[in-house]
Amino acid sequence: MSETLSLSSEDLAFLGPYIPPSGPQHSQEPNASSKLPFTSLTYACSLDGRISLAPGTRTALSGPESKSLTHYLRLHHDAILVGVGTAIADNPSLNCRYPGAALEDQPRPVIVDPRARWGRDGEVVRLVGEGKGLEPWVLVGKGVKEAAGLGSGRVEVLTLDAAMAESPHFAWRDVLKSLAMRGIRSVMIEGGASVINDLLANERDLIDAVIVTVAPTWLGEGAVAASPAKSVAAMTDVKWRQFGADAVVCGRLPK
Ligand SMILES: NC(=O)c1ccc[n+]([C@@H]2O[C@H](COP(=O)([O-])OP(=O)(O)OC[C@H]3O[C@@H](n4cnc5c(N)ncnc54)[C@H](O)[C@@H]3O)[C@@H](O)[C@H]2O)c1
Ligand SMILES: Nc1nc(=O)c(N)c(NC[C@H](O)[C@H](O)[C@H](O)COP(=O)(O)O)[nH]1
Repeated sequence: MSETLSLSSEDLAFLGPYIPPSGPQHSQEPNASSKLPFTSLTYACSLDGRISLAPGTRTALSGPESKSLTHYLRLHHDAILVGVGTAIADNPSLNCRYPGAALEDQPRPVIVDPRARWGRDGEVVRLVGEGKGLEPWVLVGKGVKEAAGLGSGRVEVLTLDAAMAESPHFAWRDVLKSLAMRGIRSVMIEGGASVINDLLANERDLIDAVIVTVAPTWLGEGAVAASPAKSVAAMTDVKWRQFGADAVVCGRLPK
């Protein structure tokens, strides 16, 4: 299942303080805990803070070394979470391809999709069939009738109450609580822009670690930005390290 390089012992020492406390965790028992999972926010951006060239497109920013970092982090989390915008734009695999990762090491893919927009024939589902990843959980708003077709086969639909403003919105605490109740003790939130920006602007308290890859390029004005609607106090506990051509910054958000 490996497609990535192994990280050096220095890389692992650098990352150590920011990964979930008890390392790989795979006992995904229902009702396991009411405690919120250890939550990491991680993404890659350009020097102008952009995460993809245009809305709805997939843009590779991480080089091979920082891609390995992402897969190492996936190995150390119980779940990976993305918004449906990312699931549709990127058609991601959402599995762990770090050297030595087996099926029992795979994180649970979680797609936040209040209106059940995501199709079920994507890459993440193909990999389930090939034994290279776990069935994704799709978080859908309660009573959304489009969800009916999603549950069959290799996808599990979880329903959650959504606040209805312009668009349905889950409280992030409820999202994390529902994952904890299903035995998830650590979750790596990978994006996309609306997820990152919402969490940074409004839900800093829920984030335990931030790991951002900065690629030495500029995507320009039309690109999608990781930029919260309001300013966020500087991170604490900050460390930087170079992974190939990319810089990786790790830190915590002041509570
Ligand atoms: N460089 C990176 O690290 C990286 C990572 C992930 C995604 N991306 C890019 O980001 C772009 C996608 O970003 P985006 O903002 O369009 O989509 P997104 O992935 O943030 O998904 C947005 C959708 O998710 C749902 N959602 C998000 N938060 C919710 C909440 N609290 N409650 C209910 N529903 C919620 C809503 O349906 C919303 O429309 C793509 O171009 C993708 O390639 C880049
Ligand atoms: N670390 C990182 N570097 C990037 O250059 C990039 N584009 C993403 N994007 C994150 C997003 O979640 C993507 O959808 C998955 O990185 C794709 O995941 P797969 O490799 O298909 O499993 N993440």
